[in-house]
Amino acid sequence: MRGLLCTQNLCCQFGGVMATNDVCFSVDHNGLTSIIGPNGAGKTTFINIVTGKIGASSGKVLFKEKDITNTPTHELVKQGICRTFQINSLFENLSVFENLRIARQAKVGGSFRIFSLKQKLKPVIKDTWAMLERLGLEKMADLPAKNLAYGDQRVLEVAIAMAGDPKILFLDEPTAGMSPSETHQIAELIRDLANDISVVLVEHDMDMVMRISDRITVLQDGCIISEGTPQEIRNDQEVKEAYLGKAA
Ligand SMILES: Nc1ncnc2c1ncn2[C@@H]1O[C@H](COP(=O)(O)OP(=O)(O)OP(=O)(O)O)[C@@H](O)[C@H]1O
Repeated sequence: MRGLLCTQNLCCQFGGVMATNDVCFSVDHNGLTSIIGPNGAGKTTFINIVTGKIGASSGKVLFKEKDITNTPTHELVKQGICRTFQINSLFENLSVFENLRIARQAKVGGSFRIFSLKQKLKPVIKDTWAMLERLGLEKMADLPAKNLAYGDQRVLEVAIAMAGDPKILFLDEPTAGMSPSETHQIAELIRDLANDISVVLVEHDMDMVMRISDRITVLQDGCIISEGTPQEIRNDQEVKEAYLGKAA
């Protein structure tokens, strides 16, 4: 299989549960691929394996045709594979700017030091402002992260993941707990990012998935049961049954 990133017969077993079962998946260099499926389908487990959080039981993950199976997360981030989590993971008492600046510095300067030579920080500061502007957070730059509205905190998390210059970005339920207007805002942002890089989205909000995805992969009981465009997935009988039961 080709593309930017792909998996070959990927499996992950927890005791008697095959959380990921023979999954062959691939994504291109840009565009938005959503992974959907009922609760417990194996979406988060799949992302956890591909981003190095947990090990695969068998099978392979290839990135730019190189085997990266079971590579630690920090190594994957260096190669351009980044992710966000279902729960907030910000430095709450630091400003929006500092949260993002530290993430950018880690990428550019290779260290998390808060105090550094001013000269060395110049390009980092420039990049930080550019990212804040792209994500619409510039007016909140001086606020402590904990004072942001929940939706803006999730946007900041996306910004932090973007600070690593990812080639591929995995987003795990970015709209969880958001209001409809916050959901709309982050959907636009995700769509915009997917014009430049490959974005893989795990999401329960079907309206959003159908509206912004280029491709959709459907998991059930750890297996891929369908793949296609939003239109194809909407009309797929097996997908309807997975969500609504055989009566559908
Ligand atoms: N660490 C673990 N130990 C044991 N079983 C696990 C573990 N993590 C996940 N599972 C099981 O693996 C299966 C897939 O779980 P996973 O969280 O990947 O599904 P999901 O599609 O992300 O679900 P949701 O939409 O509810 O977040 C489930 O049966 C779950 O109970």
